[in-house]
Amino acid sequence: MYRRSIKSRVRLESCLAVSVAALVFGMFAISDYYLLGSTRELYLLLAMRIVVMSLCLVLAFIIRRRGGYSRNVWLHALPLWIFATGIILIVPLRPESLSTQVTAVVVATMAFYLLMPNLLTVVTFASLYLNIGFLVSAVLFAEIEPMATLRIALLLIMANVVGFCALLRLENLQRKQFALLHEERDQNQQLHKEIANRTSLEDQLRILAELDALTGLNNRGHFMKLAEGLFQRSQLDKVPFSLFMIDVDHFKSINDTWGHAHGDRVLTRIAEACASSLRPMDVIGRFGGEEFVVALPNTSSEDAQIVAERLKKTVAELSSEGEMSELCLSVTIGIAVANPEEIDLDSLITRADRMLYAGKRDGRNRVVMCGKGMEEE
Ligand SMILES: Nc1nc2c(ncn2[C@@H]2O[C@H](COP(=O)(O)OP(=O)(O)OP(=O)(O)O)[C@@H](O)[C@H]2O)c(=O)[nH]1
Repeated sequence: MYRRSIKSRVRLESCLAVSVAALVFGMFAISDYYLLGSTRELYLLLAMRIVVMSLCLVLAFIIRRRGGYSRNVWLHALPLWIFATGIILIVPLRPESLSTQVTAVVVATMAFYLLMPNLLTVVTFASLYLNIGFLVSAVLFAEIEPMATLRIALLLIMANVVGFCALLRLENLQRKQFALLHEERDQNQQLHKEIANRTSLEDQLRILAELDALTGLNNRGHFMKLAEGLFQRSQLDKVPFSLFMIDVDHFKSINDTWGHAHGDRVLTRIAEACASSLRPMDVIGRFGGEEFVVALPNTSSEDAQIVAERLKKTVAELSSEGEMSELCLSVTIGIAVANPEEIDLDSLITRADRMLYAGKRDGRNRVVMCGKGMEEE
């Protein structure tokens, strides 16, 4: 994963390193000229430098294009071996400038290790080839003494050890950094998932706490909270406020005849029908059993009467629906309208409840009201 993540960076860095090294290698032709003059060796060196430069520049171009180094490692190794061969070939052509060449080999070794990113094995082999090849070439063509050979060998070993350790350390650090970053990203994703889970859980809990599981209407507790707010606001603004208590008539016989499951469906359908025929500002809740409650802000007794009649008619019309065509559905509705001095929602509910039971007593399927200017029955 780490190798994949740095693929494009490695391509660019390798391409740059090889191009710059090729140019520097070519520029040494100037010092060749000053050292050798117009000799056969100079032309041989020049030809060798041009070949090395051209090959390396072409390879740099290919690396940039398709140097995915997990599949084409050889592509990254090749320029190093070409450079190494070029440097080794200088010895027989310029044996008298060996000390400069030793420095060049040390610098090239360090450059191999430090400028070719994340290719420790490739670099190590290329570097060993350069160093051993150079040493053999120096012994064969520069005729150096055994002591000098040993000194050069030690110097090259040192350069290799330092380069190798530096690159190993760098690679390890980069890998560790990548692993940490990855771990952090994983943890962040986990955290996001956890937050999403909790939010949805909170939503579910809120729904469970506020809504009635069967009908989806506000449950009693949540209805009281909402209605209390609307009631207080209406009293403050001195606008009328009405409240309905709605009870399904003879619901027990529906349960007894058709079963509880069917009874549940009837209740749900009645709840839907009532909720959809109210204004958005009205609040409806299931008060318990087959009893519903509605808070109607900014609704006078005349308007409340009209709305209640409409609800009663809507429920009665449900009897014509396919599944409920066998039933004779009706509701009784008790209405209470708040007095201007009223401060308690509970007393309004009690009055609406009394009107509801008055309606039941008088034969059901009716709307009964009490409130401002009206006497309780
Ligand atoms: N299916 C179903 N039945 C319920 C539910 N809650 C309450 N009930 C039933 O509703 C019936 C209410 O019966 P009662 O209080 O006698 O009232 P009723 O039969 O509607 O008669 P009146 O209200 O006097 O017209 C009871 O049989 C309850 O078991 C519910 O969630 N689902």
